[in-house]
Amino acid sequence: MSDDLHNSVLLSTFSSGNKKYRVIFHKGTIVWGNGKPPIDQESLPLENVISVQHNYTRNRHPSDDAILDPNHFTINYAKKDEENRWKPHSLTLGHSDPLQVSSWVKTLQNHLQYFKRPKRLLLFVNPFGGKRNALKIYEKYGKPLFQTAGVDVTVNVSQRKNQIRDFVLNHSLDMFDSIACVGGDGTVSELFNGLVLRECKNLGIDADDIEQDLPKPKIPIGIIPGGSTDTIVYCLHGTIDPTTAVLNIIFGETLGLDLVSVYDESSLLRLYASVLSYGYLGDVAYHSDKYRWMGPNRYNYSGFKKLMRNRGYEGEVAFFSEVGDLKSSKCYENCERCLSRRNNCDKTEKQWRTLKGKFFMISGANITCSCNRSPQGIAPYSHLGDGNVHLVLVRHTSILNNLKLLLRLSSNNQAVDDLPFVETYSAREFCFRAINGPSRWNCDGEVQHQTNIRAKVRCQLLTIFSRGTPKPIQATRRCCGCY
Ligand SMILES: Nc1ncnc2c1ncn2[C@@H]1O[C@H](COP(=O)(O)OP(=O)(O)OP(=O)(O)O)[C@@H](O)[C@H]1O
Repeated sequence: MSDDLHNSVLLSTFSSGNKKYRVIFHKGTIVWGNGKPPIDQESLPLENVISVQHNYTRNRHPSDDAILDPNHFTINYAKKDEENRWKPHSLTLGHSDPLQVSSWVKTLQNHLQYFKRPKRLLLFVNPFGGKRNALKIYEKYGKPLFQTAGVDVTVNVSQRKNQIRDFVLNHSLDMFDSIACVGGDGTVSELFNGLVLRECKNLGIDADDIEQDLPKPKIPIGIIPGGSTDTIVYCLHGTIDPTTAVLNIIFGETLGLDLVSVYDESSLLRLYASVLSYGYLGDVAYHSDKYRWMGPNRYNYSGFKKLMRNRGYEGEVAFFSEVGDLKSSKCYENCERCLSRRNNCDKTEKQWRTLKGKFFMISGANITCSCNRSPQGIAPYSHLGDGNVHLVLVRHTSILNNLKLLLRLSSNNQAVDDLPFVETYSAREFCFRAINGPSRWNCDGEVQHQTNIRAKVRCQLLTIFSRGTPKPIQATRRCCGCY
């Protein structure tokens, strides 16, 4: 908090509807209440304020210019509800003295300017993903809030696959201070793949060389969920509520998200942010794409078919593993592990290991991969920005065990990693070679046909709008009501 913000003090009594409030602004927090017992007080940190605006009197005629109301102003702000979703609210305050009103508006607006928030946003919309309603999601949840926040939004609706990637790769982005998209994981993937390749092109870096450090895109990105699973958004905000996602962009707070670059023998195939998965999930991604008309249900249909088939995939996995406790902490808001890696990703001791066998599934999870269908995700202890993936190896076993795995994946409180046929390792780099019966890879939900790959984590390569995943709400009452 700046000294200015810390030392600034305002104190006035305002009317709001038929109530009177004593309102104080001190140490970056606005507090208002009736001042009489029973004291009913609300406290609002300035970082949760969307905007502060003068009110305008209602026009008598549509052609009249709006007239500023000198006696009223509105604070637009956001509050977290019981399920960790952010909701917009507003408080209109009135005073008979216009000087009081203008002094509050000016002071609060000045302080808001200290926050680094997006002002000129380029927003891509994928009208094809999820329930094909991404444009409606923007119109309903994004547009009004961005207007309230004073963010100037340029909307670009994608016309074909990879258009978003090609656009950011080839157009000037100088007019914008931030980029966002409305879509699922495939849309986000197009966006960050384009941005990283763009930096490589600008700096003359050979992206196909695995030994090269990849450059960090300078522009921060935001994600508004509009896909089928929206895993990346879920892991960032703990919800796929679009309003929460829009507010996370407006607040402008960012964190560093690891990306993983995937190579075949000669070139970079793509970068991913959520999971690269071989075997069962690779086959499901390939098969389900033919049933896109079913919407998100295509995953249930294809998943069930592939589960019953119970194929095993033979291969060899080698990984550069971090020595340490895999389950030491979960990644929540202000995660110390991720913050400590901001400037140094290569802190810990590592060693190469190789494993061979017949697997049902091999996954390199860059984030927990939790979503509405799988609240814990495949890797509950994975971090957004610690420079590691969690390599989850599921050995080939019976259909019954596969069902147990899927039940664990959809469970609220049980994870997959203590099943006897599941092994989890932390890896900075990994490679895979199929021994026979090759499958495909599922890379952030997109099918990748090359089987033999090498993948390397790029620590906090992406700057992303998010305050981090909030901690799950603890139950305050036991089931029998005895609390
Ligand atoms: N205009 C378009 N027409 C066809 N495909 C598009 C278009 N714009 C983007 N795409 C592609 O659509 C595919 C699906 O998009 P996306 O991944 O966002 O939705 P989804 O698969 O339903 O969601 P999720 O990945 O979260 O499950 C992606 O491969 C993306 O590259």
